[in-house]
Amino acid sequence: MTKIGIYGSEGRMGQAIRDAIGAAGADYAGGVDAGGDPMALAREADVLVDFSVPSALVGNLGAAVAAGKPIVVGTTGLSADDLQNVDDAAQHVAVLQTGNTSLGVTLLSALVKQAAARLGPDWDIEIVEMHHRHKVDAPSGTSLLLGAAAAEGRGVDLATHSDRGRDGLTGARKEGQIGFAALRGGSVAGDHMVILAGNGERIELGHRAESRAIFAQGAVRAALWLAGKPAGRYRMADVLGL
Ligand SMILES: NC(=O)C1=CN([C@@H]2O[C@H](COP(=O)(O)OP(=O)(O)OC[C@H]3O[C@@H](n4cnc5c(N)ncnc54)[C@H](OP(=O)(O)O)[C@@H]3O)[C@@H](O)[C@H]2O)C=CC1
Ligand SMILES: O=C(O)C1=N[C@H](C(=O)O)C[C@H](O)C1
Repeated sequence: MTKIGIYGSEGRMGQAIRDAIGAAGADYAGGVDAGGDPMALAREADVLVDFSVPSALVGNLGAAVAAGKPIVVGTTGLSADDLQNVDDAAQHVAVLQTGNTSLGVTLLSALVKQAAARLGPDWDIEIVEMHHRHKVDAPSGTSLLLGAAAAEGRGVDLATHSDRGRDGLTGARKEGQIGFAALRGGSVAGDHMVILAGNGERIELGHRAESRAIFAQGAVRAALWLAGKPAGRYRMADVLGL
């Protein structure tokens, strides 16, 4: 049986992933949290999943590479340097990095890309999310993933076409920008809405996670799929055949 190791094992996602490992009939290789040894876990596991904090990423990727083990990176709030480190690690081992491991969001991102490609630039794109009160990063990894899908559909670079955190006398909406808004409160597992606003009509493409179980099941499915794959950067769409 495939042994899955978890970085961030005592966190909300870590606990949900442990449940999902059991339900999938896989083995739990152990976990690491703050102050733990990422290398010892990498040696023990067949495949690793990281749902921890951005500051742990370099060490976790380094351990995966040194031990030659595939890794699923689900941690969000990653910087451009972090993403470069993910690319570098993927030269040596199989790596799947995503802001959302659910089936629904993976399909939603394909729909958003298609809608953005088909509608003209006079359709404004806004992404609204709501998460529980404990979430520490904004926009969510999912919002950024959906924004990247919209930007790809439009053939533009998200980094130069984003409007994040409007406040005060902002002026009129900048043409062609993809807007982001983040709400925080209560126990919401994760709601996302992509609004395409035209003149006189609106399209709303959304997803609501009813619990963390969908992310955990997706993470385990991705880990089992990734085990034994050659070095490279993989996507949830590859896992799910979408
Ligand atoms: N891609 C996806 O589908 C999803 C991604 N996420 C993302 O997963 C991440 C975790 O979310 P969540 O479980 O809610 O957060 P939590 O804060 O509940 O858990 C984070 C865990 O990481 C641990 N941790 C801290 N430092 C390290 C370290 N150096 N090495 C290993 N572990 C460490 C923490 O341990 P300690 O408490 O000891 O500090 C804690 O157990 C977030 O970035 C979140 O956005 C969440 C849901 C779905
Ligand atoms: O922190 C969370 O809880 C979640 N994080 C991911 C994100 O940033 O998009 C995925 C999901 O929405 C829950």
